[in-house]
Amino acid sequence: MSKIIVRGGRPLSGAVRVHGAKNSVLPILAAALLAEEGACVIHDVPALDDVTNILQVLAALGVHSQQSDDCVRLNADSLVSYDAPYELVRKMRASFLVMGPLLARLGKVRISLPGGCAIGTRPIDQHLKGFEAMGAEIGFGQGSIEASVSGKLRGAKIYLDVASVGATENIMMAASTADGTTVIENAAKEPEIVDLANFLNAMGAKVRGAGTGVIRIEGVERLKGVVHHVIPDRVEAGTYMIAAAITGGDVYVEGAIRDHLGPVVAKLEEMGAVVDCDENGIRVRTEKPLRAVDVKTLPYPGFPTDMQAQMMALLLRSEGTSIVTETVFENRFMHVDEMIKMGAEIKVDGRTAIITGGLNLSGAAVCATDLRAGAALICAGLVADGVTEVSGVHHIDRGYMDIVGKLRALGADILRAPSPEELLEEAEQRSLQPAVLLAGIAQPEREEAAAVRLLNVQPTLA
Ligand SMILES: CC(=O)N[C@H]1[C@@H](OP(=O)(O)OP(=O)(O)OC[C@H]2O[C@@H](n3ccc(=O)[nH]c3=O)[C@H](O)[C@@H]2O)O[C@H](CO)[C@@H](O)[C@@H]1O
Ligand SMILES: C=C(OP(=O)(O)O)C(=O)O
Repeated sequence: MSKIIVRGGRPLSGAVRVHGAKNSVLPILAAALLAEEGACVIHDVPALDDVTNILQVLAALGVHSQQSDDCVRLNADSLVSYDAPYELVRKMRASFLVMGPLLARLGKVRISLPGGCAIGTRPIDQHLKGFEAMGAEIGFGQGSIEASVSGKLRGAKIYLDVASVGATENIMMAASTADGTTVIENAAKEPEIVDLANFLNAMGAKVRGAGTGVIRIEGVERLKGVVHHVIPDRVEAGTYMIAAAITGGDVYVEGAIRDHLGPVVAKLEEMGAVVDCDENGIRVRTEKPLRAVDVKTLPYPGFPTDMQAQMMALLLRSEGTSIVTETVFENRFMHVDEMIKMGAEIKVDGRTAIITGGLNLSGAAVCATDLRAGAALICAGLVADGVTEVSGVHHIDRGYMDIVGKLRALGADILRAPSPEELLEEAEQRSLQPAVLLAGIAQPEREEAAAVRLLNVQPTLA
């Protein structure tokens, strides 16, 4: 597996552009299944492993897609299957978002149960409760769910026990073409829900109240393909804001939307960072050491759980003791043990972590246990003494497009060392001996050296 190698100590400066939001584009691509006529053209689609994965799920269902740069064109005129293949769905929880559209479109769906993952058990009971209220019959067998409805789904009043992002999205999509009106109470309010509602409405749906706790969806006969631009990724933006603050740098995050990042901006300001927002982005810089603050994750508009690990990295370097409370997922402190390997002092008690700030971190070999843990370890590595090697990079590839290139452009000493397998594959494609490839490709000296160290091979000059 490849690794990200970072040598700490350089303040970041310059501008970085954020890509389209992973958590918007995934439900939006799933919603394209609802277009009975005309193509959906989605712009600002980031090149992420999760996107590739959901496109493969859609392809298995009969959706034709064409990708060029950050634009995807999808045609869902004639679906060929109601069966979302296990080997694709198991790779990514968000592929469960095809359930609502398939039920609405075909009246039938088979999909494997998305398992838990590193951050928690992540049940789907609220999704299923919604579909059942709308008339679906749901059965389980051999790790799969089969659901069907005779005739069309029917509008219903659905109260969510937890304001689940995925359940809100899945039900919204299912309800778009149901008979009658669906009301979702205690709906999630995330900006990505609003983006999905805007997409559905452009397709012809009648979704009102997205962004509030009550969403009303009046079912329409059919939806058509449209052009849509995905909103910028607030978690990617927040990650670069933290990277700027942790290195004592000065970074302009282009595309960051202040309204989507309220709690992150507020916490950075409370810590003493200078945050300037304008209509095109957010600039973060520090003029003095940062203060410790307490952070509690909550559904939107509270502090996002997807920023908790990165914020913890920043708190490690801030003066004083901080308390971080994770209320959204029951097991989202997997990064703590890795941070301790870097010299951090963190005590975890249930859903609370107590962080002793202001200590020096030292580079270490650490593992990204999940996507945001990976981003947090890179942030910590940017200020650690010496070299930090982050493995588990496939998690990071799910949600950050070219994080190494972007941080490097801001002045970080960071590189991605290919895995032996990647190197062999590349060598094979280019008919080269791996060692020759290592020596010959136009990479900065240190990248080559790191790869050599990682692979434990000595290049021979071509
Ligand atoms: C692709 C995507 O958009 N992922 C985001 C989405 O995940 P996802 O949509 O999976 O997260 P949810 O909002 O559904 O989960 C929030 C909480 O509700 C619980 N729950 C959820 C559904 C359910 O049926 N029953 C239930 O108990 C979960 O276990 C969790 O504790 O929102 C999370 C919370 O902001 C983010 O961390 C993820 O990045
Ligand atoms: C938890 C996350 O994503 P997902 O729901 O796709 O696992 C995340 O983006 O941090």
